[in-house]
Amino acid sequence: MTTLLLARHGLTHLTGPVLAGWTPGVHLSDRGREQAGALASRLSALDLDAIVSSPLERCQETAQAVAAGRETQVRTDERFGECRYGDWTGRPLGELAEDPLWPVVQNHPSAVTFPGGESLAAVQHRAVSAVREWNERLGPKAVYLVCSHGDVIKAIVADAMGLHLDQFQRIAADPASLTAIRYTPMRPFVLRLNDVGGDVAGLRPPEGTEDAGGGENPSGSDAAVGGGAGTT
Ligand SMILES: O=C(O)[C@H](O)COP(=O)(O)O
Repeated sequence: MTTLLLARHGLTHLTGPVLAGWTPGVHLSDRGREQAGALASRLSALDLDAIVSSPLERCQETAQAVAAGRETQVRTDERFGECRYGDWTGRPLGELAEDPLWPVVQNHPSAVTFPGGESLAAVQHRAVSAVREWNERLGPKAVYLVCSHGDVIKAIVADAMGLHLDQFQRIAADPASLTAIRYTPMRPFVLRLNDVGGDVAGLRPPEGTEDAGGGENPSGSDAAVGGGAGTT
């Protein structure tokens, strides 16, 4: 029963309005560093058998905040890296929402290959394969942290819940959120999902019109592609 803790990185100046993807040099913002520090404090009660991170700076910095003061070093696994969004990389979400591929990303993500990039099915396959391998390597008593990205975490959760990838937009993974999955031989248990701590303020309905959810969610029903900026 290996316990996997999935943390999404903290906020960056691009998180939400722009699809950063594998753009280099995207660091945590001041708020993102605060979120990473708060996540580290929340996790301080737990011994971690490994801390694994996507190679991208925003995840490495979040993982380093959790590793600070521990003997566990951050290990990098590219398979937890962000989806390669190809030509969509670096573009504003508001603009991407006009692209003919957007409704497919929303409604039939298993069919999506980003132009010049990766398919979401391939992202799920590499990330879930990595989880299985780390579970095997660390063993049934281990508790370990993986710091990754919105779509990657959502894809891992969908697998754990036995949901087809086409349902993965129903799952949320906010910046610096914690999701916990315990893998047993017969089934994974999703113990926590998108846990951002004790403050319930983020559960208030979004500001604005009844339906519109803002720039990253033009219709109010659309998922924030990549995971969005969250509410904290
Ligand atoms: O900017 C991105 O790549 C996506 O919007 C969100 O993914 P993230 O979890 O890396 O912020």
